[in-house]
Amino acid sequence: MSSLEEPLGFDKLPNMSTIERIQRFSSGGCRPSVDDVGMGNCWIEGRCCSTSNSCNEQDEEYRTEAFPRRRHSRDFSQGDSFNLRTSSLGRNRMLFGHVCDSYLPDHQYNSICNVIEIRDLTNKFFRGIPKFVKIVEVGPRDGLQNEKNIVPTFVKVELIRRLVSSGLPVVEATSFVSPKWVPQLADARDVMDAVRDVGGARMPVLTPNLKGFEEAVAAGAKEVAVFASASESFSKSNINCSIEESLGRYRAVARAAEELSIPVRGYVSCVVGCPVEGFIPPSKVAYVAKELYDMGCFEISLGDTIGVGTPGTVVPMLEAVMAVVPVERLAVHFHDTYGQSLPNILVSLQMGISTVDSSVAGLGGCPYAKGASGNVATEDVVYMLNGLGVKTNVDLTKLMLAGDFISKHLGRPSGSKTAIALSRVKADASKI
Ligand SMILES: CC(C)(COP(=O)([O-])OP(=O)([O-])OC[C@H]1O[C@@H](n2cnc3c(N)ncnc32)[C@H](O)[C@@H]1OP(=O)([O-])[O-])[C@@H](O)C(=O)NCCC(=O)NCCSC(=O)C[C@@](C)(O)CC(=O)[O-]
Repeated sequence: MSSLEEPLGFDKLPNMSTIERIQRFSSGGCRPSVDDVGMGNCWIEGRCCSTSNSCNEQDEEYRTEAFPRRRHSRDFSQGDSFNLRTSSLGRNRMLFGHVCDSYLPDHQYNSICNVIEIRDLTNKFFRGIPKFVKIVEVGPRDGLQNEKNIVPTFVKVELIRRLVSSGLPVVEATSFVSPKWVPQLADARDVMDAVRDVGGARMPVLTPNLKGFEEAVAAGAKEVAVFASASESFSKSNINCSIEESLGRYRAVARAAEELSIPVRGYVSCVVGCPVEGFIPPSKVAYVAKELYDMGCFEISLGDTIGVGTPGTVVPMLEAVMAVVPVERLAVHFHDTYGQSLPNILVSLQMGISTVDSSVAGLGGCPYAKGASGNVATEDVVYMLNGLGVKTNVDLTKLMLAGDFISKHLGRPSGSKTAIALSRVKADASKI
């Protein structure tokens, strides 16, 4: 693929096993009959097995499935009611809809089988989703680096202050890269100077080499991030060296950081597609992620730099990376070129990932990835997570004010659908 016109799809995948398994799971592959219910039995593709997952040779495959099954210990007796989907988890949860054949006026379904199927489906859907998601706000760095007009330092600083005060735990502040390559962030030292007194959030900065690392530390950075690529072409255009050369530089940065007890985050960009090379095999992503992990990066952020991924390509990529890096060390970083970020985040959460990068007002785009649009908007991510009942500690109203502030400065509407929608309603966003 050498253009952004075609989303990467199933046909580009070398191995469909994960997708097939997920499809089987999400299409009611485990279907208890009325007779099975009391015995805790279910059917998997026509074969009877118990919910202890110990019935047959297929069992091993399912045990390692990314959506592990949960036992049903409740007694589904006649009359057990299934409330329409307005219950416990989220404030903006929608009705699930009329899936059963029929239901009684008191909202009791008359088909136990369907009730159980739906509950089973619901459980499968929500079970992997973490209770808390750490949002890494990348707006001041990834969001602004591509802006043609130089944003004054005081505006960047005010943006960072507002983002921190909204409760975001991590706000990536700037980059210590060559000002010839990224003129917008040439004021990195001044930005860091001005946010020294800002407490309550970590403020990592990007460092492409030892020179950048040393300058960042001198400017007061307490955390840094290195950024490799899974695409050889993108590595060349972004940091002017091969993947292996970049890993060599990052090992030097990691060693220097370790001596100063400075945590290093690692990025892998182009994790599903590259503007030059097209589809990037998951094994390449896994290789780079593992190298970063082995050199001491405490967290690896997987970046769909040009936003071409769909759940169809993101899931196998994550599966490959999760085989070599613990899931709790992974973050996802989606650009929204095709509007696929939220579904991609959702499947990432279902696979156990609990760190998500995003950018206020959907700012962003990479100077070396033509056609790439902004990052997924933080407001949209928070809104979805609120709806799922997942905690973030982010105050959506304050976040929207930060988005409004920077959008006004840039002279264009917010790239967040949530921000636009909520700005039209009079309700307090945090209560929706
Ligand atoms: C890596 C380099 C520096 C190599 O750049 P180079 O030109 O190959 O470096 P060089 O070693 O030949 O040096 C050239 C000049 O740059 C200077 N230099 C060298 N290093 C630094 C430094 N750290 N800070 C400031 N100056 C530096 C160096 O001192 C020298 O100055 P001169 O002698 O000509 O006056 C350059 O290519 C660069 O800065 N690239 C950064 C590009 C960038 O920031 N891209 C956006 C990142 S976004 C991304 O990667 C994706 C991500 C993370 O967001 C995830 C996703 O979205 O998927």
